Amino acid sequence: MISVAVLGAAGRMGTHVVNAVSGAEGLEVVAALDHGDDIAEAARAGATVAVDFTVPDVTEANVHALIDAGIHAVVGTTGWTQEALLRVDEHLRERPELGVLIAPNFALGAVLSMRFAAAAARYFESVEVIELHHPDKVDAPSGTALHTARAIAAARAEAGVAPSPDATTHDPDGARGAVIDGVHVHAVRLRGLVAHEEILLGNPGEQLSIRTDSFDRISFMPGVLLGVREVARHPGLTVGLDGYMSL
Ligand SMILES: NC(=O)C1=CN([C@@H]2O[C@H](COP(=O)(O)OP(=O)(O)OC[C@H]3O[C@@H](n4cnc5c(N)ncnc54)[C@H](OP(=O)(O)O)[C@@H]3O)[C@@H](O)[C@H]2O)C=CC1
Ligand SMILES: O=C(O)C1=N[C@H](C(=O)O)C[C@H](O)C1
Repeated sequence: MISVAVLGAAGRMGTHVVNAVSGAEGLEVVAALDHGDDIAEAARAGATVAVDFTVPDVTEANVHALIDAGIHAVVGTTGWTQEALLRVDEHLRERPELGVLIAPNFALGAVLSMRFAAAAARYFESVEVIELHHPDKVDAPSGTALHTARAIAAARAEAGVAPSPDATTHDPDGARGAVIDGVHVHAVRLRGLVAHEEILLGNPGEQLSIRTDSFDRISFMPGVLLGVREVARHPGLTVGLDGYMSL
């Protein structure tokens, strides 16, 4: 039996995680913690794995506290910079038996979309990313869009592809969106949406669109459960659920 603590347990994702872990064979929730609770309660309750779906401002501190407590961490919260990831990687060297999974998106469709986009990126002149989310989301662009854009940029750099053509010289209102490693990223916030992303790739006379839609947060649960089951078998830091999948 894997004993699991859920951080952010009262949130939109946390409530789904508590239900999914409670209903999963071989897993049990031993601590459901939210804003104001003492994270030390996770260790006191005997958790060996913690799942973090909190807020970008606190997730890094939570992960360091979990490492200090000897608890494996499965993290879905966004807001991770390269510097913050390096700090976790460094901290984990003191506890080489521990695993930390930080996954910008646990939905299978999103994980595959990011892989497909990185594979396609070198074959197209132009590429842009549009992410679309519910309006209660606090961060933009989404963690998924950041990860997607970085992977696209890395693939294009490796293949020596020129920047996407763009004649824009006048954009006083930022209509061309954020630019992440040279890739334009556009964020839509709309009531009724959950989590969606479209990657547009263009060549003369053709376009490839890669789209993923999470219509319900239940879509993230198989990935979260996979992370909980696998994290102890993957010591060190893994960024992206694809690191636990044979793709
Ligand atoms: N990787 C993935 O697949 C997915 C990632 N996400 C990401 O997960 C995160 C959470 O999303 P969502 O559930 O929608 O957000 P919510 O705001 O609904 O939930 C966050 C919860 O964390 C609580 N919280 C705040 N600070 C702490 C703390 N220090 N310790 C414990 N709990 C705390 C909040 O309490 P309070 O409101 O009182 O502050 C709230 O209950 C976001 O970063 C989002 O982008 C979301 C969906 C999928
Ligand atoms: O806040 C959300 O809802 C989501 N956040 C993650 C992100 O920022 O990419 C994952 C998913 O898109 C849902």
